[in-house]
Amino acid sequence: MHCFPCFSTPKSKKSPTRNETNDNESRPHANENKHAEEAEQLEETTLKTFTFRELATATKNFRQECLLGEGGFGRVYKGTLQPTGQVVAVKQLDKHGLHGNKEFQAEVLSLGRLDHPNLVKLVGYCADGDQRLLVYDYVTGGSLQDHLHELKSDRGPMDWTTRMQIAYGAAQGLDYLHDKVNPPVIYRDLKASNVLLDDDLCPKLSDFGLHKLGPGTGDKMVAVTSRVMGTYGYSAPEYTRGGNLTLKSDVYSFGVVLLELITGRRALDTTRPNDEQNLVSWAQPLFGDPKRYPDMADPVLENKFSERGLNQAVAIASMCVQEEATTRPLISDVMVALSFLSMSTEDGVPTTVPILSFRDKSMSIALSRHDSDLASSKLAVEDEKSSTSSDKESSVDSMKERVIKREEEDSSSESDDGSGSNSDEEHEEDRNSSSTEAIDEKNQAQSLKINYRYSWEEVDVSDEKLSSKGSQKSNDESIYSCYDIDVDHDDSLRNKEKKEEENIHSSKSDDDQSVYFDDESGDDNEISFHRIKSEVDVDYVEDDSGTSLHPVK
Ligand SMILES: Nc1ncnc2c1ncn2[C@@H]1O[C@H](COP(=O)(O)OP(=O)(O)OP(=O)(O)O)[C@@H](O)[C@H]1O
Repeated sequence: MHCFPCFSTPKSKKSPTRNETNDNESRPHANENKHAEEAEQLEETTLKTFTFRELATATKNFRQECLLGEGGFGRVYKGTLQPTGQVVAVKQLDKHGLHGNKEFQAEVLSLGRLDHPNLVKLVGYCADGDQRLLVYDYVTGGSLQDHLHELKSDRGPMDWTTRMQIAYGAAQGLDYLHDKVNPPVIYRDLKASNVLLDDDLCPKLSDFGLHKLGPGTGDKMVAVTSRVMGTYGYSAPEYTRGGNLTLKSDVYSFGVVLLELITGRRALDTTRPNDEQNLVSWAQPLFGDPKRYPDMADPVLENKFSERGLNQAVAIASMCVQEEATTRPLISDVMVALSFLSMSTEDGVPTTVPILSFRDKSMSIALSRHDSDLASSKLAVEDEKSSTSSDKESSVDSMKERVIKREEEDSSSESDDGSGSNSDEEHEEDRNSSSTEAIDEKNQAQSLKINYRYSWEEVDVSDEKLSSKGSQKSNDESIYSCYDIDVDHDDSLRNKEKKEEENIHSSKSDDDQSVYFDDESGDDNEISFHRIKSEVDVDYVEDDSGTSLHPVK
């Protein structure tokens, strides 16, 4: 997981360039605050400025053989910068409707401070006369679109795990834009052709934040173009209908990309029969029928994936492409779920998604609902716990480490009151609306059983007593006694559940807890534990009466 604080770009030591000096000269004529901000950004940025001549040299005078392609913002050329030899992609923005020099520079500077391994890095820019060019790191492996839909003969199809890893990486990039920078950045145009892949198939999102630089947004406003309205097949319904754009519109587009990864189908494919042309419309009726999920999977995968992994991936995609924006999950939750699915293996070892890590509970509910094989997977998890196989143990341990890391990151970001306040507010709203509405509206008829599994370090209990109740795991420093607790929730009993959640959250800060149970003699006992890790499973039950706390046998 990659977390970068906003305004984290190291300060540049370079002197101001010619253009920057000109801007400074005009400063007395403009708003002082704005200029102070811009000056600060200039100091902070590591962006390079290029002359048009430098970029013409790099791209062999924008020769056809260097042309990588043409998108909604203009042509993109592959180039080699002199004298360093750095290979770059040079995007020559269409001149139509462009901003003036200063507005362009302000936008570019704010793009320049975005820095994440899953975003294509902006290296520099050129604002020379009426020329506007952006210079990016060159990403070597083509786009996800190429790998999924325009496969070259020398390349085999991507396997399931690779697909989930790409989805996870793309979610991390989007999470950075939504949740780690302030103010949050709405991508607007997430699609398979904008997910570039490096040689190791690590995804990098490109084209983010360009809408402010492109046609239709400058001084000479042009008619609303398909560019402004995103790309058909990927755009959220509320955006297509009324131009209403939020972070959740990006989540919708992400869901479409995830569906493409699962199914191998294009977001929009006019070569298919009418009712199959739009991927989301084709998939919607299938979401409710888990038995048909294997038919949704890309045939080139030849069923080489775990059923559990497929079910959960489809569950996530179906959540993301919901018509109602507020019921879509936060990308941070999507990212957490995918972090586990990206570790799933084809040999069927089940992936446990730790529900406790989600910020929005509706995600937990959706995953459990689509998990058709929970009972057997639970057994497998238990088997795995007692297994001596070091491979399996390290895989489970690594998953748990990621949960703990996630919890630590969450708590540290919560305590960091300096950044991300806007997005936090937005997420708070999202949480309130989506967790309550989604649960109330969609799950009224169904009761829930949520099993929170905690492992606790023994504090003052004899080994004898624990050995009959829990499993043991040793490390170099001490013997840990692991103990499982089930907390059953009935979702129809909202108050109880709320109370239970509060207890669980408070146990995060106060890790010492007493647990009451009946031993074999029927006597009440109290034991004290110190929490060392947590893991959660969710299950549905037809009839659940109340809340209980008892050790897992
Ligand atoms: N940093 C980069 N490294 C390598 N290739 C790139 C890079 N940026 C863009 N490209 C390639 O250049 C071509 C044009 O890209 P561009 O992003 O402008 O358009 P697009 O994604 O095809 O369409 P749209 O503008 O609608 O998003 C694509 O083939 C893309 O893969």
